[in-house]
Amino acid sequence: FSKLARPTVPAIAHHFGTKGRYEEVNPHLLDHILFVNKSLVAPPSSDCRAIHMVSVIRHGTRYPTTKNVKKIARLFDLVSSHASGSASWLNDIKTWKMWYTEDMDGRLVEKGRDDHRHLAMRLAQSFPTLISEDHLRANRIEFITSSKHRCVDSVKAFQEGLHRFWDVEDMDYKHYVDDSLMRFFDHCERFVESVEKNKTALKEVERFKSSAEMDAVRRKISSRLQIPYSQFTPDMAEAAFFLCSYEFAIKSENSPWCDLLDESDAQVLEYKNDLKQYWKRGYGHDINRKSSCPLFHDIFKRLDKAADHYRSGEVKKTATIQVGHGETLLPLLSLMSFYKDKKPLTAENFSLQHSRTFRTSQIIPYAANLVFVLYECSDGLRLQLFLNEKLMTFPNMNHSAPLYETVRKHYSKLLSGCEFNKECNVPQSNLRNTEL
Ligand SMILES: O=P(O)(O)O[C@H]1[C@H](OP(=O)(O)O)[C@@H](OP(=O)(O)O)[C@H](O)[C@@H](O)[C@H]1OP(=O)(O)O
Repeated sequence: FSKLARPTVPAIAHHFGTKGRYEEVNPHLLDHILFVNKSLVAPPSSDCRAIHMVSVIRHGTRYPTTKNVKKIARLFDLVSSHASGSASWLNDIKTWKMWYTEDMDGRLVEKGRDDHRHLAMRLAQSFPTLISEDHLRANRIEFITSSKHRCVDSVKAFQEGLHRFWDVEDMDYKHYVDDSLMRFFDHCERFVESVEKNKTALKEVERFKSSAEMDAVRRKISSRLQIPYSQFTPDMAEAAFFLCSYEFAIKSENSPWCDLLDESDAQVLEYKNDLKQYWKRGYGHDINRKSSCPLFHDIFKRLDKAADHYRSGEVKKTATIQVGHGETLLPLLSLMSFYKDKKPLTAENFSLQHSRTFRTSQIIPYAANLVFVLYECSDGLRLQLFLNEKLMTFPNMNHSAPLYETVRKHYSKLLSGCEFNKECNVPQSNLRNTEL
C-alpha cells in the first residue's frame, strides 16, 4: 500500500461531480493512500476522550447505471458511424471498444472496493480507540447498509480493509440492511410523489438542457467530431462527459473521450449535474432534505445512547458505520444547512453561480463520508464533524468542536420535530396532485 501509480489525470477531473474520484478531494492520497495527518484528527483537547463515531459513507466507485450505459452506447454508435477528421484523438476514439454492458447497472468496481478498504484503514488509524480489533471482535462496531448491491459490497470491502489492517483472518462479519435509514428517500411518499415521479420537479435541469451554455457545448463537440449539430443531443454531450469520468474513475485512464471536452464545457456539464442534485436531493424542494429526518434522528440517538453508556461505565458500541448513496448524504447535509448558497441554482444563473458552495465535485465523490465523533471532555461532551476526512464547522457556529448540547440546541427544531409521518405521508386524496 505504499504508493499509487499516479495516473494521467484528465484536466477536467475536478468537475466530475457525483462521478468524481475520492482522490480529487484529497489529492495527498495519490502519494500515499493510507496517509493520515494525525494532527488534523486529534481530539479537541488533551482532556477529551472519544466515545462514539457515526459514519455515513457513500458506496465506492461504480459502473454506470443501465440508463447511462444506454446513453453511452448511443454516443458511441453515432461517433463511430458519423465522425470524421484526422486528429489522432479521433482515431483513438474510433478504435476505442465499447465495453460497458447494461447488466453492469451501477455495480461496485474493484477500485470501489479499494475506496472502502483504504477508507476503513484510515479511519482505524484516525480513531484507534473507537475502531479497534478488540471492539470489532466484541461486536462493538455496528455495520448498516442500504440493500443496493454497490452498498452491500462496499460495507464488505470496508470490513475486509479492517481485517487486512489488523492482519486477522478468523473474524465473522455482520452487517444489517436497513433501507428505512439508508434509502429513506424511497420510503418517503411525499418525496416519491412530488419529486421522484413528478416530471416538473426537475424542470430547471430540463430548461438548462436547452440553454445557450449547453447549446455552445453541443456546437463545439459536434464541430470537433464533424457531426451535424442537430444530431448531437444534450444527452450525448453528457454521455461524453460521463464516459470520460467513468474511464478515469474505473480504469484510471485519461480516455480519448476526454479530448472532446474543454474546461468551459466541463463547467457547464458539472453545473447540469449540480442542478439535478440540487433539485432532487438538495435545497431545491424542502421535502428532499426533510426526507432524511429519520437518519438525522437516528444519528443523534446513537450519540445520546453512547454518552449514557459511557457515563454508566459500560461501553456497548464504539462506532456505527452506515453505507448508502449520494441520495443519502446530500439530503442529510442539506438538512443540516451545509453548502447553502444565497440564491437557488437555476437554469438561468449558471454564470452567477460560478462560486457556489453547492458543488458536488467537492462534496460527494465516490466513498464520500460524513463522520460524527463524540468526545467526553472535562467541560462536557463535544462533537466534531468531518466531511471526507476534513474537519468541518457547523453552519453558524464558530467552534470546530462545539459542546454537544450547543449542537443539539442548534438543531432543536429538527430534533424535536421533523417527524417522518408528518413530513412524508401524503393524504390519499392528494396523491395525484402533490404540491411541491
Ligand atoms: O445518473 P445516474 O444514473 O448515475 O444516477 C444514479 C445516481 O447517481 P448520481 O446522480 O448520484 O451520480 C445514484 O446515486 P449513487 O450515490 O447510488 O451513485 C442513484 O442511486 C441512482 O438511482 C441513479 O439515479 P437516477 O434516479 O437514475 O438519476
